Amino acid sequence: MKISVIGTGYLGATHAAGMAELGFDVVGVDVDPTKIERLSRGELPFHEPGLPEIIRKHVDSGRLRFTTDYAEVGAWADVHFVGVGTPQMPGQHAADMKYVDAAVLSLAEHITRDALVVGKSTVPVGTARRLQGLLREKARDGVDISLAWNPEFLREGFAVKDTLEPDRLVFGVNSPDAEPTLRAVYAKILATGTPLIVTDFETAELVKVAANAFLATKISFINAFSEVTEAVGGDIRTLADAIGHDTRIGRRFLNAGIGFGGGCLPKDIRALQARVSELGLDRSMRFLSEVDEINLRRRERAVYLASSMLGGEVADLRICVLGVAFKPESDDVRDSPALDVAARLYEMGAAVNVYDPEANANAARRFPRLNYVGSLTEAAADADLVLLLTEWDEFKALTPEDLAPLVAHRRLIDARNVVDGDRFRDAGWDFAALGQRYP
Ligand SMILES: NC(=O)C1=CN([C@@H]2O[C@H](COP(=O)(O)OP(=O)(O)OC[C@H]3O[C@@H](n4cnc5c(N)ncnc54)[C@H](O)[C@@H]3O)[C@@H](O)[C@H]2O)C=CC1
Ligand SMILES: O=C(O)[C@H]1O[C@H](OP(=O)(O)OP(=O)(O)OC[C@H]2O[C@@H](n3ccc(=O)[nH]c3=O)[C@H](O)[C@@H]2O)[C@H](O)[C@@H](O)[C@@H]1O
Repeated sequence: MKISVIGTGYLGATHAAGMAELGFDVVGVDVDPTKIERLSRGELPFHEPGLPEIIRKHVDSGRLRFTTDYAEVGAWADVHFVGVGTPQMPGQHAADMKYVDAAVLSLAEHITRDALVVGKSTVPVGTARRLQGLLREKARDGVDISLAWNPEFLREGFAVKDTLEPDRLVFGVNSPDAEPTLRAVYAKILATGTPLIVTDFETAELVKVAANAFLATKISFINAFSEVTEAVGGDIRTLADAIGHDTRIGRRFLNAGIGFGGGCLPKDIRALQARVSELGLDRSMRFLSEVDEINLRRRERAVYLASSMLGGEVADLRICVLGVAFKPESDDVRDSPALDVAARLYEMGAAVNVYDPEANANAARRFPRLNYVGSLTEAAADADLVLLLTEWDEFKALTPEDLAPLVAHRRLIDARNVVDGDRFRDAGWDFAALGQRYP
């Protein structure tokens, strides 16, 4: 079976490599020629542990190719996965569907043999049914194009593992040939006992956004309790551990801090609210606006703590920011809480030194005015305050002894609850963490 993957970003590049790893001949397609050139040389244009090795291996073996040419794959592939972006529309909550629509229209125009198009992008419910109509209308005469929806649940930083060993597979189908074709594509993964849910289009689309909405809610749930422990005292980490022991609740995704960001959770909960609103069901997802607000208040709290620690005025003071990626093991700064906090402190007049092991370049493109440096040592030099914003291992391991010789003043805010605060306090540091009372 020959497979194309349309869109070679975080999702598409990983999926294309994963399909090659499963033994298929794969072509990745993108409208961005620079990305395609780099991928064709076996280079990955973003940071994802383990992925460069697989891409290089399969580019070298010839099993994985990349192109900007839809005509080439339209005449060649049996299955076309669509993994282009669905970002938030500027100034609105709704998802921008123009990339998905353009990709599907290009496929309709260029597919010259019977094929299955499989949507993987995260989309508003109702999209698959709409696209199926579009494909039927626009397909070339005599060419049969079916559609299926197969949402993706991979996490950045674990993308390879999540692709090859997913927790579950979901197939949204409404034509007889789609399920057997998808079963053949995923045969090796299904053979390991991976749960498979075969369902209709709408359920498949909703499973994806429901999963992300649940994860976002779980994070905002613990962060709402952070607001309480910050006021009355108590330890948010112990609280999370204690409720997490209840297997009905579970400890994962209860890490309190500056909240969730990235290219998915924030825009997905907003797009879901926009979609149910369109359907006249505003009330059913109204709680997600509270989830969003709790999340955004965490950033304000981090800025407030920084300002309080510096005596109410940050102007001209030197702040060391450790981490700007939206989470560790990623160079992604889309809707990054860390970059947002760093940028706000800059806007308030602080001199902000930033060090992230992988995300400096992406952050500099989005917010060029911060002072990006290549090491923790440079970032912390003469700092009046250190802010730990993304929990890279390098930062989690920090001790007062590491930092004290570098900084001008011993002040640390742990916005991810990852260091031992008592150790810093005992060493004479002014220390604050999100979810803990300060001072
Ligand atoms: N990043 C992630 O971890 C995950 C993302 N998703 C979903 O997957 C989708 C893609 O997300 P990312 O990969 O993060 O986005 P991305 O922005 O990294 O990649 C999208 C790619 O699509 C390309 N593209 C745009 N229009 C195109 C067209 N007409 N034809 C061919 N290529 C085109 C862009 O040039 C870009 O390379 C989104 O719907 C997202 O919600 C789902 C699960 C995980
Ligand atoms: O739809 C998507 O694109 C993906 O979105 C998330 O994956 P991802 O955005 O890569 O990252 P997560 O690990 O979910 O983290 C999201 C954000 O939540 C934050 N987070 C996570 C966990 C936690 O306990 N606390 C917390 O603040 C992280 O720092 C990060 O900013 C989901 O976990 C994936 O299943 C999904 O496929």
